[in-house]
Amino acid sequence: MEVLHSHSIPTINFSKLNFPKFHRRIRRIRLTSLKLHGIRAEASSLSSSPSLSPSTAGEKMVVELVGAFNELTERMNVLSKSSSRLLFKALKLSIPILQGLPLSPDSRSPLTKALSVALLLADLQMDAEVISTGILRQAVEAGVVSTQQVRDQIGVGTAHLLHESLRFKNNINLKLQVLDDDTAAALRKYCLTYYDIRALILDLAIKLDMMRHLDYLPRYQQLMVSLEVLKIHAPLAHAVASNYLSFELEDLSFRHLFPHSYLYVDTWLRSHETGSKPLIDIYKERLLQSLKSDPALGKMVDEVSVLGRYKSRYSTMKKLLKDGRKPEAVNDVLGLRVILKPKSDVGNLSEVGERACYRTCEIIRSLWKEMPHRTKDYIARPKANGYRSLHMAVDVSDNGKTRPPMEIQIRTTEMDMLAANGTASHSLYKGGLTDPEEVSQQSVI
Ligand SMILES: Nc1nc2c(ncn2[C@@H]2O[C@H](COP(=O)(O)OP(=O)(O)OP(=O)(O)O)[C@@H](O)[C@H]2O)c(=O)[nH]1
Ligand SMILES: Nc1ncnc2c1ncn2[C@@H]1O[C@H](COP(=O)(O)OP(=O)(O)OP(=O)(O)O)[C@@H](O)[C@H]1O
Repeated sequence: MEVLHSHSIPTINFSKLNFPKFHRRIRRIRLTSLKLHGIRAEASSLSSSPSLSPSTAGEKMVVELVGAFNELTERMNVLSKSSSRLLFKALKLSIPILQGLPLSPDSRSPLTKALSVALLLADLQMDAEVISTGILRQAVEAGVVSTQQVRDQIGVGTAHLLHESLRFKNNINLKLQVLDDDTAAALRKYCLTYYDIRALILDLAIKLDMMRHLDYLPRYQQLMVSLEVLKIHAPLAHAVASNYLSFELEDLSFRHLFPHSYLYVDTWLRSHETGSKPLIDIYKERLLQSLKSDPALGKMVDEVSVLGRYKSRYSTMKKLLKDGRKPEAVNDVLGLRVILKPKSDVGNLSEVGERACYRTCEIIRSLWKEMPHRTKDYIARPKANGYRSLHMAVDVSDNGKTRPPMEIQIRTTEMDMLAANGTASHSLYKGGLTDPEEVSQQSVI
């Protein structure tokens, strides 16, 4: 790989830079901690510089590059040699170009925007090709880099994904003239079946980044964008099973569209939080410890996991509106899900799994007060779509402090597979797909 020479880098107005997080990291750069596979040659040119306060534009550019590279790779759980090379090449091409562009209408620099999208994608554990495309798209959309250049300098795979993501964006914009329920559902289905799913996730990340910085737009445009996100992008995020994206997309658009309702739900939810640790994490740990230390359960299962989530403000509001109930009557503002992997050597696997679910229910009753009439046994009586799980709601109020109700779903790994990818999948239940065959295609992708 060629070495970065500072004289090959154009002079840039660095005073326009605006990404403090990276600057903080740059000061702390430790070359030994860099995950730079095969690109130490470039990086070591930095270490040979007498101080870490670079003086020339070229040196500063290298520091920016290493800082961004470091920040991204630290968030990626899997990083091969070829991935790190790809990411490095994309950053090397984009950073000097993006730094030279004027500020965007939302007052951020195009480089800041590109890097926030890239960080989002890295947090979602997307591969290096998607993250690189996320960075390059800013430069391509600004008209300063062409797809051909990306193909020649970065690679065919990245150029193809870039092309696909632009096609996705343009088609969505074209088709977004009418936003009634049927058109929105048809459009979501089209998106899910027609495109490389990674292009879709890239677009969702860009949308989330945009939603986080919507305040600069006139109010009517904020409403238009929010409505589109609520109808198309948030359900798409549900369909590709990204809670991380769907939760925030829903809540940001809800906040713009219905500020008073948002404030009402938000204030109610915040009023229950205490201290620095979120309540849901406290309950999750408590339950996990109790389940792991139960000898009877230990004889039936090899593994126990507990997932926790807050209901989004939007999803909470929908429940309030559905039947006019009060916030405290929404069962699942706090939600835990217990997933049990039954032992294969103590009897019939599904029977052992079911017994383990009922044992878990008893343990939960010993921890918290079960709320009457809220328990649903979809193990004994599966839903028509095949969904199986044991649901209960518990009152976690203590010492006179009231808390929102907490729903606990208990299931085996087999039941969970069906709820995630099968006929009872959440994508069918909530994400806008209608055909189970499509769900299994999505999960393969
Ligand atoms: N994947 C999947 N999840 C489901 C399905 N049915 C229910 N769930 C999950 O279970 C939760 C509670 O469902 P139920 O106990 O049936 O309650 P509900 O009637 O939907 O609503 P409330 O009683 O108002 O909470 C839902 O919010 C989903 O998270 C299904 O068919 N597929
Ligand atoms: N008790 C729970 N524990 C952990 N995750 C949950 C729980 N309930 C729902 N989830 C997950 O949280 C995400 C958001 O779900 P959300 O609360 O918005 O809707 P829902 O509970 O599925 O449906 P509804 O609003 O119709 O009750 C989904 O991925 C869902 O699988």
